[in-house]
Amino acid sequence: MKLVGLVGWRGMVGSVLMQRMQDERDFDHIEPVFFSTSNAGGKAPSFAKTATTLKDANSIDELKKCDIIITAQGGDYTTEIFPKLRAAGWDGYWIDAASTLRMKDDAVIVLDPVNNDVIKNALAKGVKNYIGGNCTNSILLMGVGGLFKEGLVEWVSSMTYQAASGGGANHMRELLKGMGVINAAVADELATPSSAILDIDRKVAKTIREDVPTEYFGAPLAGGLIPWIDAQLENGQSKEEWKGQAEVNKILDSEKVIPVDGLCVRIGAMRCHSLALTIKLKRDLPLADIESIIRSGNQWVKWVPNDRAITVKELTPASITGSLEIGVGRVRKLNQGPEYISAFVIGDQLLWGAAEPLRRMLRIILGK
Ligand SMILES: NC(=O)C1=CN([C@@H]2O[C@H](COP(=O)(O)OP(=O)(O)OC[C@H]3O[C@@H](n4cnc5c(N)ncnc54)[C@H](OP(=O)(O)O)[C@@H]3O)[C@@H](O)[C@H]2O)C=CC1
Ligand SMILES: N[C@@H](CC(=O)OP(=O)(O)O)C(=O)O
Repeated sequence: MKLVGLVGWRGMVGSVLMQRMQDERDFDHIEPVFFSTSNAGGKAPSFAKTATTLKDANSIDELKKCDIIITAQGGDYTTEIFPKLRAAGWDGYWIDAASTLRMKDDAVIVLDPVNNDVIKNALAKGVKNYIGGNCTNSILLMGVGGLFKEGLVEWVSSMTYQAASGGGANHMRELLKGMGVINAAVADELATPSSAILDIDRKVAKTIREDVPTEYFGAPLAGGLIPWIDAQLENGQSKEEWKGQAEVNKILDSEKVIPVDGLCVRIGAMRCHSLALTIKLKRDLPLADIESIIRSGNQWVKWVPNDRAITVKELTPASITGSLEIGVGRVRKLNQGPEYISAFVIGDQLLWGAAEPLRRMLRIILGK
């Protein structure tokens, strides 16, 4: 059995990955070795097949013993360890959640329900680095990948609504703390039905400005939104926005660049990212054909008819969170013309957006 090193397994993405690997019995097919950057020599987790100790995730000698390494430890770890490991002659497969290596020529961005052919070609050519995509882009392509596969997309405008989990565990906590602070500020008024709503609103606005914690997000998220995610680039895009076109086209291995752009916005959802898309199709197609092409993209597409009652029940974080389904709805023709359609895509960003493509890549390498 292949020796598979697991780094970053107890972090937020890593924990979701470990759960999925247990659910799908991936451990039946590997000999796992658990690593830690902080607790080498400590006990490996209870789901390890045999009672073992944690290896030092900074030890090139220990890492070198693995046939395959999966890491969700983060970009700093990849930046430091990966080059040293390769320089030491390690020729194993590196599967990574971090963005560090995504755009490198010797790396493939993995999302096999969408780019299985690209992955298979790369494996045949001996490529050894397989990197999970940015969560927003993976969800976009899991949702409307069928349209791309059919070569129907001229361009996409992608306006996002991204959950707190994209920042990490501390960001999720900060969102919840902020919600509590706001609620506490007007708890008495809320308990009094006759209290004036504009008085409540004034108090809430003051609380959001002055008391909601901002340590991690840098601005109050609870009761609001933040229209910027990740670093600022010179061209006015945020780095998250830049990733849209760069990664989507790399995942698809497009011959001609398909323009993908729009604004990325952080909202107060816990772990579901959503995207409001405007898609310019290359030709006018009946809505029924568009529906069947989107549905045929992959088995996880959850088609939601453009109907108010169904949409507000099925196309929401409350409905999608914790599941592998990718909701696709609000699909209709726009006033701009018959080739212009809207779509709202929503997915759990810790599953398809982070953990799931990694464990599926492991299975592809193992041929199981
Ligand atoms: N968050 C997201 O939505 C996405 C993240 N990614 C990538 O995945 C990487 C990891 O992200 P994320 O999982 O959010 O990072 P976390 O901060 O949750 O975990 C990273 C590491 O922090 C260490 N750690 C320190 N304290 C704790 C603690 N109390 N509980 C758990 N772990 C702790 C662990 O390393 P150790 O056991 O060695 O101490 C862990 O592996 C990111 O840097 C990014 O590159 C990719 C896609 C989406
Ligand atoms: N930047 C994403 C999460 C993430 O980790 O993205 P990436 O894997 O591209 O660094 C978000 O904040 O929602």
